[in-house]
Amino acid sequence: MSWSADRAEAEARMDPAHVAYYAGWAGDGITLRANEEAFRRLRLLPRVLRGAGKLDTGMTLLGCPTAAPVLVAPTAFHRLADPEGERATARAAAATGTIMIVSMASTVGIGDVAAAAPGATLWFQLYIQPDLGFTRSIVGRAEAAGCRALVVTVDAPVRGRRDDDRGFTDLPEGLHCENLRDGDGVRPIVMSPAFGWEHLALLREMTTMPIVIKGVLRPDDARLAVDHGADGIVVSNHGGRQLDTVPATVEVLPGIAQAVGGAVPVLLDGGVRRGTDVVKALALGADAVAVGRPVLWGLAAGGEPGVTRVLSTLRDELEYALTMCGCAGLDDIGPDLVRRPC
Ligand SMILES: Cc1cc2nc3c(=O)[nH]c(=O)nc-3n(C[C@H](O)[C@H](O)[C@H](O)COP(=O)(O)O)c2cc1C
Ligand SMILES: CCCCCCC(=O)C(=O)O
Repeated sequence: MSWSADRAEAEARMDPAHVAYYAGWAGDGITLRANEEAFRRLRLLPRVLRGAGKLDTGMTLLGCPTAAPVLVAPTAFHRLADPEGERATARAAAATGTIMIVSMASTVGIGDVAAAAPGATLWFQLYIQPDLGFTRSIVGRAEAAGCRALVVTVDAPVRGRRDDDRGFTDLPEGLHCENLRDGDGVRPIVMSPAFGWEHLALLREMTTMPIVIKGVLRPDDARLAVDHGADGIVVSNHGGRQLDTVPATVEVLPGIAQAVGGAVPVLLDGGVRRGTDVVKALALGADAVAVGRPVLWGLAAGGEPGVTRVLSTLRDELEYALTMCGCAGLDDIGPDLVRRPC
């Protein structure tokens, strides 16, 4: 089943407002479409007769082994798709040896996600909250749950304007952002434009987890992130959900990878749908990629087995594409494998 068949199945099963939220985009959806289109425009140039044997797609990222350079991107509210929500996604991630970045806006608390999937490698995504004491307590819960990295999303100084998300405002009865629990209540997530690079030092002091900055689109910002002590970068435009008309992530990737110069791992998300997209991103400088919507559609269409299928298929497709390109492993991927459009 392809991700588009999963989406069709999700549309048949889910509340239309929730489908629209998952699918949603900022503005006119120019960036949303650009992410996928930019991958489609790139062409692979396979090498032949390379004498390659069985290949291994495994690697280590920030000390975490992963079966393939494909992570689960942080996405909110998995219980809109399946009653088990993030528990199901985490079990599928564990079964496929995939790192899952759990959203701060998960509908299962990070401790319960970890308990439900003991073998999973979890990273935790954070929106810094203006109440820094509360931020510290959220980070503390992630650390206590055994999360291995903190992914700080920086492309949301305010929530994206999503004209088309058809009225989705509140979670249905019984669903909450469980990581925002505070005493008897649940606090709202606050987006704020007030944060600066200096907040990285404050986070560093809150945790021993490596800190990854998600939402970088410019080489100079990537360099600033490294200079301020980031341990990794995610080149991301939030799947076209924040500022419309920003470029496709794979277009800005080479410049960012060059600016970072191997100092820290560079990840990319946005529009990754096939194993060939993974090869293209790695050829243009990414160490790994993350996938957002396909995981949500797989979860809605088939629960935990649906997510397992999405993640295994991506890995199979990656192996296939690498073999077809004459690569013996990930280290064989270089810029020569991709022809960019004129
Ligand atoms: C429904 C949905 C919810 C998301 N929630 C979050 C979130 O809570 N935190 C975050 O940093 N990014 C969030 N994102 C953005 C993803 O992490 C990722 O950047 C994006 O989905 C990648 O694009 P793709 O969907 O084309 O793979 C969300 C994306 C979607 C589609
Ligand atoms: C008001 C809560 C929003 C949670 C963040 C989810 C998100 O990042 C998204 O793109 O949607």
